[in-house]
Amino acid sequence: MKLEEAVRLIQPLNEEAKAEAWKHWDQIAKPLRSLGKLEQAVVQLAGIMGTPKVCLDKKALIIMCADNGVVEEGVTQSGQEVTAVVAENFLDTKSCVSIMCRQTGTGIFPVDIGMAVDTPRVEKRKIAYGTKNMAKEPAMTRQQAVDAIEVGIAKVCELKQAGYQIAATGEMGIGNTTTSSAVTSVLLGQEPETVTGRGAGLSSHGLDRKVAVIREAISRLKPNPQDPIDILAKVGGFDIAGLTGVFLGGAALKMPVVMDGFISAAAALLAVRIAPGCRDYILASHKSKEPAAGMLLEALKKEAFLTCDMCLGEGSGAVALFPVLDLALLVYQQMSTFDEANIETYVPLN
Ligand SMILES: O=C(O)c1ccc[n+]([C@@H]2O[C@H](COP(=O)([O-])O)[C@@H](O)[C@H]2O)c1
Ligand SMILES: Cc1cc2nc[nH]c2cc1C
Repeated sequence: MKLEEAVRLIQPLNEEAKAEAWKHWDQIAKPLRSLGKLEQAVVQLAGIMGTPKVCLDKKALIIMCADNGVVEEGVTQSGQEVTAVVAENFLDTKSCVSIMCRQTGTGIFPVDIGMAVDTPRVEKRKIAYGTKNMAKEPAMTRQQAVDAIEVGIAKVCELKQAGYQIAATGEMGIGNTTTSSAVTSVLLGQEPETVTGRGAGLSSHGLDRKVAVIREAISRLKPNPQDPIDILAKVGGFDIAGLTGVFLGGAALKMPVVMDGFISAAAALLAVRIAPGCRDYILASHKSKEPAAGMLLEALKKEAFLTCDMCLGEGSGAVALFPVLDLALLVYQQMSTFDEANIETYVPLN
């Protein structure tokens, strides 16, 4: 599916299904709205899926794996070779998120959308062998940014056809907090130092260099704040672009997409700037420890379910939300109503 078609397909949530879901929650024998965001989540899922009979039996995690040319500027603690090693480990349950996926029954789908090397088993949808170094030139061409978005859209389409009902977003890419900070700086009109953190454990000296590299790249390449694809092409990454496509594709196909941490949130905001209607299809799982995470959530007008000071990426925060959603659904589906429990109904809230 082309980007334009995905954007065209995005529709508002089904208000009737949402109202029915609220009605069902309000009949359940417990204080009204006492399950807070868990109730909201089920109602949102009903609106997305177009039915109050929400089912999340088949869950997936898409992990966009890519390398970033800007790593040669010394903006990371780890070397670029780590990207491919961790990407392969996803398939052996030898990474954090793959253990979480095994435990929660989540299908794990790492995608090589632009790693610097080929690996034997990660699905190959490579746009290029890593981006160019944004300190010297645009990270990618505009066409490559669109192609990478369409890889994300295609992956969600494939999972939808395979019967998956919800997609979590993850990424693996050394250097992708530099690209995410650059994207966030342009999208939010914030100074690079305000939106830049230590990523996967950078020293204070390294952090100063990272901020300077981002500042210099933005001032030289001048990404247009009104043009999300220009921002992606000049200072983004293939992984961010792929996740932007996952958010857009999910909305087009009426499939809920769970946002993860900082990188995923930057991709979500790009998607919302491309097609504002996709916002309602996004669930914000957690608030990453990276300094710009709260700003992105605010710009997305989302509140995270979890605040655990996680900053791992891989989709770990998004997959951590799945057991919470399962618990919410179990209560929604199995709990007795006021009538059944012989309890007088509460006066409904306004
Ligand atoms: O998701 C987050 O909030 C997050 C915050 C900091 C780091 N990460 C992960 O760490 C890697 C990027 O860190 P860095 O320092 O290489 O830019 C990348 O593989 C991400 O998955 C992820
Ligand atoms: C080991 C390692 C694992 C990761 N997972 C996501 N980002 C990562 C970065 C590093 C360095």
